[in-house]
Amino acid sequence: MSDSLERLYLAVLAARDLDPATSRTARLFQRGPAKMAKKLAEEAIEVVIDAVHGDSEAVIRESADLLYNLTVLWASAGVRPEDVWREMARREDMLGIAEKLPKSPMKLPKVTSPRVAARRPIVALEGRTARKRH
Ligand SMILES: N=c1c2ncn([C@@H]3O[C@H](COP(=O)(O)OP(=O)(O)OP(=O)(O)O)[C@@H](O)[C@H]3O)c2ncn1[C@@H]1O[C@H](COP(=O)(O)O)[C@@H](O)[C@H]1O
Repeated sequence: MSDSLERLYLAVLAARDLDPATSRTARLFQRGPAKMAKKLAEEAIEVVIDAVHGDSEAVIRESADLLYNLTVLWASAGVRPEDVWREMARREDMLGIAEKLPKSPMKLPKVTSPRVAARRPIVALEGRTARKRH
């Protein structure tokens, strides 16, 4: 999925300077971040409504629109997809250092990848979860 989003992001950057009369993306850039944010919020609501109605096909379509509008907003805000992937990887690596103890006992992730296998076991210490010290 990240490849698709990265290709879309590059396409959005390329469309930024096209004619707003023929390019939706160029039109969104012309109208600015507030319009981009409004479209993104609209798409998010459309996904929510379709999901509540159990219309998975519509959720798929609206999710594609949502991701498109998100990449436009990223481009406008100077955010690159790799910036977001890096933050997601940081959070994944920090899984054992819970900012807030989970409400239910934390289920340890199945060891599936070298990254997870490299993680130190997670143990609860006096009400906080921290990585086991070797
Ligand atoms: N990936 C997309 C993409 N996904 C969704 N959309 C459009 O975003 C809109 C979202 O749906 P909405 O119902 O909110 O929009 P609408 O109600 O039809 O029209 P508005 O109310 O927004 O005016 C739809 O019109 C979609 O066609 C997209 N428009 C463009 N792209 C890509 O963006 C790049 C630049 O394309 P242009 O913007 O056409 O130059 C190309 O790679 C395109 O493939």
